[in-house]
Amino acid sequence: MNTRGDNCEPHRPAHPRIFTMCEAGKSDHHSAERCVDFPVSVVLPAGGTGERTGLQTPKQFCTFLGRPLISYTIQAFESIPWIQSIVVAVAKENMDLMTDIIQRFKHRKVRAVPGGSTRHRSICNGVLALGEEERPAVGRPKVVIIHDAVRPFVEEDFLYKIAMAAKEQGAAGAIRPLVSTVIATTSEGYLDHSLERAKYRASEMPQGFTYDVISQAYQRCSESDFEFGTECLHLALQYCGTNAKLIEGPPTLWKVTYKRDLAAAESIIKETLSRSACVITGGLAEAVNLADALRKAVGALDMELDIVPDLMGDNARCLLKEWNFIQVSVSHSCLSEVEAILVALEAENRALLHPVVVIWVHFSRTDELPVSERAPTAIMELASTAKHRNILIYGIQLKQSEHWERSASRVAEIASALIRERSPALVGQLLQA
Ligand SMILES: Nc1ccn([C@@H]2O[C@H](COP(=O)(O)OP(=O)(O)OP(=O)(O)O)[C@@H](O)[C@H]2O)c(=O)n1
Ligand SMILES: O=P(O)(O)OC[C@@H](O)[C@@H](O)[C@@H](O)CO
Repeated sequence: MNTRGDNCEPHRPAHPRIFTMCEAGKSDHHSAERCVDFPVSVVLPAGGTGERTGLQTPKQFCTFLGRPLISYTIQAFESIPWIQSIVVAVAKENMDLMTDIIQRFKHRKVRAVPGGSTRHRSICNGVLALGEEERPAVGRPKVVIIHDAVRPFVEEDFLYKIAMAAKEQGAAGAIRPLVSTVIATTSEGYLDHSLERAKYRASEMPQGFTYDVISQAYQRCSESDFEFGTECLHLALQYCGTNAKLIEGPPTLWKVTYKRDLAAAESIIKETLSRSACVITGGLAEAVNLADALRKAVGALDMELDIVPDLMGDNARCLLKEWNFIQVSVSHSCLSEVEAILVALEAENRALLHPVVVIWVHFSRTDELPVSERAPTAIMELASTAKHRNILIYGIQLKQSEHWERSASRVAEIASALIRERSPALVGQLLQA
């Protein structure tokens, strides 16, 4: 029996309660196409310092669009109905920060526990916390998914495969093809031999284990495992005789490790938020024509437009699925329609997890004056207050001309750039198409 490091206390008896989600009155634990009839919990090791990024802030707490990386990972798991609970293991000095993040972004099903001086010790603390679960609604899991907190792009389909394989085999893990060949070096720094790359795979996350296997593996493993090990699948094999099922995962499973990975992660998040937009026309003919022309133009920019006259009735669905809104106002320069969008977005608390973009396109007929002199000030004032609520307002002014398609194309280019970048620097600006 080893002496576990860093708060990894001896194993305690689990809750006797048996819990099968599908028998629990067909609750929301059924995803549309699958049923998981056993409790699944998650351990997110997040106790590292991220030295390889070269940054002072541990990478799991680096922010993207105003939100820490770990919040994106938590959200990916908490949005899955068949996951009953999430434990995040963080360094003691980050416990308050983690608690604030959970509260600020209204994360559910998740609690923070102290991590350890190594990844295995952090994971072990998380697994033990699952065994000591006191919340009445949460029983001891049948399956524990372990996933690095710095791998935010995890998909339900693959997690389902890992969870089901772990339940059947006792352990399962994600693998990916090797990009580089693995070589062994001599103590003098020369090539000793190289491995035949086709025979090897990179071990990634998520991994899944039955609670019994992973808790037993940590009870039996050595201090050297705790101190130097990096592979939970190895512990399951060595200490429980459980040979993990290996499942090739999607390329999105990569781990944020270096500074460049932070830039890559932010780019992926922005791209995900920029795939579509809702255009509100008010039903006016010129606005509808502009919207139709915009749809063609943004289509070429790989963005879809949903065109609606307003956000009432069935159209209110846009408030729950869109991150980008384009309000087309013809002639009048007042921002009342934009203000109405803000009220609707706030009623849905839509900007809690991601900044929402609202673009006011002011379209003036040829025989009219451009927007009133007050408009630039008005949009800046409105944008300044909205920004504090994570809503980014931008303006585009368009004067009707005979080159209709060209004007629409120009608006599309500007709107697409504003949506993709979500730049705080341009908030409140009235740009000229
Ligand atoms: N004592 C530790 C060390 C690492 N981790 C977590 O394990 C995951 C994968 O580890 P890694 O990418 O190595 O993170 P760091 O150890 O923080 O990175 P570095 O090695 O560059 O310091 C990360 O979510 C990290 O926070 C942990 O929970 N406890
Ligand atoms: O080794 P690091 O601490 O950088 O990251 C942990 C990885 O080793 C781990 O996530 C996978 O290899 C699967 O075990």
